[in-house]
Amino acid sequence: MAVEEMKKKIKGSHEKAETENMEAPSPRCVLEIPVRGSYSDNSSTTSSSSSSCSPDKSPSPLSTTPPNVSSFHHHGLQWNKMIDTIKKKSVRRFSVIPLLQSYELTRKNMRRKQPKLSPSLETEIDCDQILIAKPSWRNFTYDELVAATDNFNPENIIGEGGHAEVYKGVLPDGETVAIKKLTRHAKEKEERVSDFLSELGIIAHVNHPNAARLRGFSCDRGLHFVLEYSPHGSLASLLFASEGGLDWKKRYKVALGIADGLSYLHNDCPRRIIHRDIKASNILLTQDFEAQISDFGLAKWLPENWAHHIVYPIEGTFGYLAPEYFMHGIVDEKTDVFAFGVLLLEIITGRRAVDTASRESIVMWAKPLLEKNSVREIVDPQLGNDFDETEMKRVMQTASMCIHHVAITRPDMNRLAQLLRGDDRLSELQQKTGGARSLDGCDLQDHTSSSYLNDLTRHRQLLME
Ligand SMILES: Nc1ncnc2c1ncn2[C@@H]1O[C@H](COP(=O)(O)OP(=O)(O)OP(=O)(O)O)[C@@H](O)[C@H]1O
Repeated sequence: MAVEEMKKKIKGSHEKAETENMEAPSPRCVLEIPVRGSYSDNSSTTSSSSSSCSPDKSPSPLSTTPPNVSSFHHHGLQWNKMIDTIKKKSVRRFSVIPLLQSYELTRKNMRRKQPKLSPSLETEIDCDQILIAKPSWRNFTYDELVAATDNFNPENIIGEGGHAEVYKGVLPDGETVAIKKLTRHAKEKEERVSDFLSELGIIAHVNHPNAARLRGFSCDRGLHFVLEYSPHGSLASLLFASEGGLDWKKRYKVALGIADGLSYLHNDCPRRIIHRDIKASNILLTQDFEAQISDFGLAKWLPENWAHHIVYPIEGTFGYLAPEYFMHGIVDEKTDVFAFGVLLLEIITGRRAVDTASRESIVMWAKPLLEKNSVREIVDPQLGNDFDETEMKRVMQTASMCIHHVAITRPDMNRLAQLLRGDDRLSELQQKTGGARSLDGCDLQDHTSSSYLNDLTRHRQLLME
């Protein structure tokens, strides 16, 4: 099929999928397992305590009473109350449709096609209740943000994502901040507000050195997050820089930090949070090169008694998506574990999740080399010999476990963080139990020759149907 013809077909199927999604709870719910959970947060999702869903039994997206309210932090209760005021569910629109055009596509590309509105048409919402959710947050006026950023001077732009422009700003007390101005304007007003509140709701529960911190927000003439400023920008900007780059010591520290941050989100946070968009551009670096997980725009919280969510549409960044997620919309901690594995591979190799020129996935490229335990062939040439071989092998082994095709075989973040630090006892245990196969040939066989490739092919076929 000619490329142009194919693109037209893809576009058509995209529009169809979006329309259908307004009625169908989850066209990707292909497995036949009953739903136990009855709570749905603000996305088009279903859940299961075992392993699948049935569209007929999908909970109402507007039913917002959690099954175990008493277990939540008191701020969470207040937050739930506030969220209850938002009547429309959030249906995020990252599409995987443009995959055939470019593997580098993220939510960013969707936004570029969307017209911008003037600030006067921006949503205005009552922010008073947000103050209740987190008393330490400041509610900034638009004029304060204008003053901090020199009237949103383009020269102060320090980053641009699929949903936002990020400006460097200076507050009157001299503190430098990052002001994230949400720019995704094609959505309905209520949906934008719902997304904003949902992201704030997640961040309100997060308090860890390896997660980005919020100083405040603004709903005055637009939706803004005011974050602590990360002077080294994102991991992506350093890792993929043609010069400079990151030495191994820093890379290893960053890997440990991300592992700790994710372990916290999954296990120790007042809510069980799945980030869903772990990638190099969403890892910020502090002055001391401490990793901070940022951008909770796609994050989900899972009630304790749910094994996983099933979500539609699939959102995230291609190259980091776990097979069970992009095939079936299954979201749980292992979704982040897979993405973390891809991120580790990027840290080791200096390659991107999907090579821009060859379109080869780093997972496919690295699997045979991990199998051979071939340090020299896999390590970023920029590092030369300047790395600790034991640490490198540890990171390789950990990455290998994370990208296992079978979700249940991937260790959880707690164990992975220990493993990265060289907990040999744990490593031995895993080898004995086979609980986390790392470099075995069976894994390689599964991933390279059959299942993963089949899944990828099926994934593309779905887009073409
Ligand atoms: N606190 C910060 N300090 C410094 N730079 C930042 C900060 N927050 C964001 N940035 C920069 O802005 C970029 C875009 O930010 P972010 O990922 O939050 O936007 P987004 O629109 O949600 O992105 P995505 O494409 O993942 O949806 C980051 O990759 C980073 O380079």
